[in-house]
Amino acid sequence: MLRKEGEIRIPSGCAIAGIIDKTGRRSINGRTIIDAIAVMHDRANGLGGGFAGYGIYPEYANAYAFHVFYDDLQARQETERYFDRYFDVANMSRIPVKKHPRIGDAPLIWRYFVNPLFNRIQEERGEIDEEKFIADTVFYINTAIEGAYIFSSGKNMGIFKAVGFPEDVGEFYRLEEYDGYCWTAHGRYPTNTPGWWGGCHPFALLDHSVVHNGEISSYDTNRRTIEMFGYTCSLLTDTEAITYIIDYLKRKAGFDYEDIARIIAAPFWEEIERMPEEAARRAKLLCNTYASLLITGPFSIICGFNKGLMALNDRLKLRSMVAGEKDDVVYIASEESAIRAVCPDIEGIWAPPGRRAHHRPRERGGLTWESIIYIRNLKSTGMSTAAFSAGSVSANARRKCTPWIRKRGSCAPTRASSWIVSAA
Ligand SMILES: NC(=O)CC[C@H](N)C(=O)O
Repeated sequence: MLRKEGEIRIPSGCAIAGIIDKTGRRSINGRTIIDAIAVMHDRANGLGGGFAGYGIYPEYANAYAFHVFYDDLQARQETERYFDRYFDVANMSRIPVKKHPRIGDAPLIWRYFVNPLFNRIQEERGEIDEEKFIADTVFYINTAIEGAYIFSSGKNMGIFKAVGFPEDVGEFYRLEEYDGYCWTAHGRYPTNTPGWWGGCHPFALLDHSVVHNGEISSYDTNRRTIEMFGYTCSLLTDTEAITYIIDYLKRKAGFDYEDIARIIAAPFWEEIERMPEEAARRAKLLCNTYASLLITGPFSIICGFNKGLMALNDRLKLRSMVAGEKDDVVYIASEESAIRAVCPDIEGIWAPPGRRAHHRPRERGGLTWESIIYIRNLKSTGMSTAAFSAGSVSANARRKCTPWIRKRGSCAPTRASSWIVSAA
């Protein structure tokens, strides 16, 4: 019997994975992360797969790498006129892909390594903050140029995503040709939003990237708040808002990742009451000041950034996430099987209990980073499946995205448990 939309439930839909070599050596080939995410095939439904690779562009390490989807040549020409005006384009090309039987309807996919023309930007735009100008460029292109989307904008990192199962997406983008020190991956089972190329994970701005399993029941509040700070959500997936919240809290508000975790997965009030006075005062301040950036609903996310990863769970650990470590490499995934697939002799897999922050100190001299694992359990406000209603998306975003949106069924209210890891 044909089961209709709403009668089919994928209990834990979406898979996330992350691998980081804490020494910064580019020791992880793209094939490894494909092999890890492929094990969790059944958590996705073919409506999205994607990867973020860090350290993959050493030859252009100081340039911003823009990855762009275009609907047509006109969108490309208009975007390139903008790039030519404000950037020295050190290199531009189509992103190498290979024909894949299960990846279709591809937009034009281009990559640009660019250096901002500081004097012109200052004279014409009055802007002296380079990162702000890059972020403004992303929002300008994504909202003002019909059919153009910058989906990756960091230095020495890149996002690769498409509609399809993640292992097919990885092969489509020939990820075995890239080596990095860190990778994240996502297999998507969309909740209430369309499965289209721009809406696949990871979502990224500058060097931050986010993969997410879950559903944000506070999406509208979070989106409205972040849009007040100059961000425009145009990609039709709740996860986009998480990415901008993290960028805002880090780049503009100046918080470290530990405080960012405290804001988006804040401790319970009962927990705060039991804290020492100074810690409680600070926790209350963060909760009250940034109440509208608290993310409610079940989630596990992995946030990549230059030189690190942060992994974070909702406060009730409603989505699965485990981690393991072997030598200098940290592995994180929705399921242990994904870690064992690429590191069979992993030492100690752990699924930390909720409401505790786990710190992994610097291990030995010479290491530049610290690996930190946080667990935050989020008080769920209910498993609303309608948290992200069609009406919550701006008319402009809807108009721009319509041609790409796959009309196939795309909703998967999910239940599970999970958490986050970060190395800073
Ligand atoms: N099933 C999920 O975890 C979905 C994640 C996210 N809400 C999306 O729609 O892509």
